[in-house]
Amino acid sequence: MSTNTAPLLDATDVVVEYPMKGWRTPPFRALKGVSARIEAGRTLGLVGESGSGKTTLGRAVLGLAPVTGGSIRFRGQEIAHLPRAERRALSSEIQVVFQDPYTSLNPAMTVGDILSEPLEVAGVARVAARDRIRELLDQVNLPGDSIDRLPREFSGGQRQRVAIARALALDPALIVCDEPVSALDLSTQARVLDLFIEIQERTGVAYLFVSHDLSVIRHISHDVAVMYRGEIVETGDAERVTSSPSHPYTQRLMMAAPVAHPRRQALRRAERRELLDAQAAADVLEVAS
Ligand SMILES: Nc1ncnc2c1ncn2[C@@H]1O[C@H](COP(=O)(O)OP(=O)(O)OP(=O)(O)O)[C@@H](O)[C@H]1O
Repeated sequence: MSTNTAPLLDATDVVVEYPMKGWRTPPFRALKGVSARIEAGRTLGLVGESGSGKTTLGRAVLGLAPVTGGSIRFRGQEIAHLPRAERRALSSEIQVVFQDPYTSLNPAMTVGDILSEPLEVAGVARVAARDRIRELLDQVNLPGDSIDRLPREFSGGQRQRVAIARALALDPALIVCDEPVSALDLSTQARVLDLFIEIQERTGVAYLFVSHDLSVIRHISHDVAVMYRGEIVETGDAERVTSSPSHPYTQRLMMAAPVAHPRRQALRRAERRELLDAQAAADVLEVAS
């Protein structure tokens, strides 16, 4: 294949086996040969019931799961078994946003410190880091004075904005988003999803977006992969998979959770900007109250 057409991320026949306690117990095969691709600037939504292996695939991409077979290529380079130093170097390219904004931020650090950490590690000079932090806060629609505040002073949605800003700090090409809105209430979910889309349109970042919720997946994704018991049973264009699924498991998932909003491509950038500004104003009021 020509390198021009190589996807950003290309996972082929990935197998993950978790070792089990007891020397006679065989390892548990959480991924049974999973293949998935993500192009630059696109979102692949991974959906499936609890235990189907979604988080495990995200962790495999992050180098955090025991990959025992297959390959994971990032920009054409094999990354499934990178030595620690090389994996660390890759962290400016591949970032993560976790599910729980209450535990993923250090409660003792100010937002400024949380955001400066990755910049410091990457050797960004202090003054440049300060400017970058202001830019990041602006990108996620948090007020500039958030810098001196602690996570406990923010709502769940605002904390997730801080986590997103931290993931964006080094301008990554790919963010693994592991159920990043499932701890949030419905209206906050929609705002944070729109923020993810807005950021993608502005920066060209790609997402591997994990969720058990088909309506969330439909809202955010260009492409969808449906996981069931460690395998991908259906994959394709998000609109197609979520409106006329061909696999019986996807059909069952859909019946369990009828989906609403397709990805809001129709919303013009200016309209979304206006919406986000209004939402940010509402968030500022929420902080103040
Ligand atoms: N560290 C581990 N050791 C052993 N088994 C594990 C480990 N992590 C995950 N598993 C198992 O692997 C399977 C897939 O788990 P995974 O967390 O990837 O599923 P998931 O689809 O993300 O589900 P959820 O939405 O509940 O997190 C599950 O059966 C789980 O129990």
